Amino acid sequence: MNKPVAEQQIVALKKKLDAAIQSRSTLEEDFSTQSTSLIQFINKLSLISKGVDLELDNRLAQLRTLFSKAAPFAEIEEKIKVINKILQQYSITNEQNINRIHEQFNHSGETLQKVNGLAPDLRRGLRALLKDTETTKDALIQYVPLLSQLLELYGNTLKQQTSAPKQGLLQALNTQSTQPSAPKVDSGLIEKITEALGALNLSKEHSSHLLAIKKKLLNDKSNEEVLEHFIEIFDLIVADFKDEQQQAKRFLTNLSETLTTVQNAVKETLNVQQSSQKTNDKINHKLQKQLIDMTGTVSKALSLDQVKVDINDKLQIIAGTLEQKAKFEQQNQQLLAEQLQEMSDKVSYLEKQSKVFEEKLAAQQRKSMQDALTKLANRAAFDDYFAKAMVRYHHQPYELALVVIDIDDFKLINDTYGHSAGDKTLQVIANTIQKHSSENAFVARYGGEEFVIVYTNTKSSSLVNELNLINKHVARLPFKFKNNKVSITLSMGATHIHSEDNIHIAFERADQAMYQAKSQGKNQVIYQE
Ligand SMILES: Nc1nc2c(ncn2[C@@H]2O[C@H](COP(=O)(O)OP(=O)(O)OP(=O)(O)O)[C@@H](O)[C@H]2O)c(=O)[nH]1
Repeated sequence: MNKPVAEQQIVALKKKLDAAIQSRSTLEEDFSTQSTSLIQFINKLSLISKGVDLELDNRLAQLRTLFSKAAPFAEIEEKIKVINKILQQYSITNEQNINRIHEQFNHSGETLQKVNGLAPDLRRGLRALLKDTETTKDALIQYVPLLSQLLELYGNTLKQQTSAPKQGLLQALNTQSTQPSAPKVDSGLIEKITEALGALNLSKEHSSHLLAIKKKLLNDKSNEEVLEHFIEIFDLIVADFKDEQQQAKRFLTNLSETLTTVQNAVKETLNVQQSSQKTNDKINHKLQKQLIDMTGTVSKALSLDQVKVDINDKLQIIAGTLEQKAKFEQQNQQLLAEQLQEMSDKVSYLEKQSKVFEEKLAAQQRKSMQDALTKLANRAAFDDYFAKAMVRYHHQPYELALVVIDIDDFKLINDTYGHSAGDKTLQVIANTIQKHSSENAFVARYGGEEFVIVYTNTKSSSLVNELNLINKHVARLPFKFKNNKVSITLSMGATHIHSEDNIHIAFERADQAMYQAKSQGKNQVIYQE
């Protein structure tokens, strides 16, 4: 009568044990999925931070390796701690750089403050600007070196004006109340500054504002107006700078928070695992003892009936212990599952953020390789492209050619019809060169009114034909300024790369050929062997 009960209980217990084993293995699978997504996340993180800090790159690579070979949690935790420290260190360095830039900014502002005869509203505006920037001490952004260059240029010009008080900006400011017609601001300075502004990579919103100020700068010629526009530009750059640093700061804070969460979760998992191991050991020990007890009961029993009764009692106890074990396993699993969920939520949130940041960086990268006015590749993009083409050439020679192009008498366009007309002309010419260059030609604006083209796999005869054709297309462009039809031409110098060339020698030869075209009457192509 007792035997079937005992058998039933053993079957039921076995089922419970199987269920516990099954859910444990599901949990392990979940854990492995989470680890994979964590590795992917760390991969992305590595891509984003690549190049920012060599040590951070290395540490993230080590963390990736640890995850991929399922290293013990304690080791991973140790690595995360180190990465966290580097991130903290990185924010400190960042802050130091910002302080330096701010010092330069304030120095330039103070130099400007020393100028005699500044109009009271300008002085007020300048004071407010300096007060505003004095307190800012946050992250570094790409265009900061440009900003510092711009400020330096402005500071130098002011100094120069102080030592030559007979002309220019300062004289105009000092004498503006007594002189009915103030002398005009040095247009070369404005041109230089507007050119430098073209290289600034501001956000979309600030770029259109900057464009509007640039236009005003070129039209308004009074010293007071020009100075006001400079201050407006400073304001704009500072505003953009603040937006950018806020974004970078938010990202770094989130990154640091997520790493701390992951670090804590790993630590807690480690603790839970250790303590659950202890509890499990205890229960197993208890079970073992109960089983030994049961064996002892059988050997000591005097009759079969007594054996049945005793075994039934012991089985009840073992069933209780197993139930306790199953319950414990269940709680343990739930805790782990919750932790994993928390970790995965944080990671996916940060993943989304990284994506936004990654796209932003890619957009900035694209922008930093593009000329803002003509939308052609810029000088940096050309340097990069040509250097790579030269490396390929020296590895295995091919028909690699370089062309330097300069617009003829461009200064005349600027001087006669204004800088805005000059800008428009540059855009149309750039567009025409690009449109009529063959597919294997890489066209870039080298700077000012100079362009360069790199040709791959084009022989000299077809190269010269194509360049002559481009020049014809440009000469036929129907430019009309102030009701005057104007024809614009190009001078071009072209050459193929030789085995003994380096970048500078090759460029020099093409440039010399271009100058020869200029000296031989302009509007022509000179090919130099
Ligand atoms: N509008 C405008 N002008 C620019 C820009 N960059 C350079 N320039 C002007 O291009 C002109 C170049 O003049 P120069 O180098 O004297 O040469 P040029 O008048 O073309 O004479 P040649 O080269 O001898 O044919 C200068 O007036 C510069 O200010 C720009 O981005 N926009």
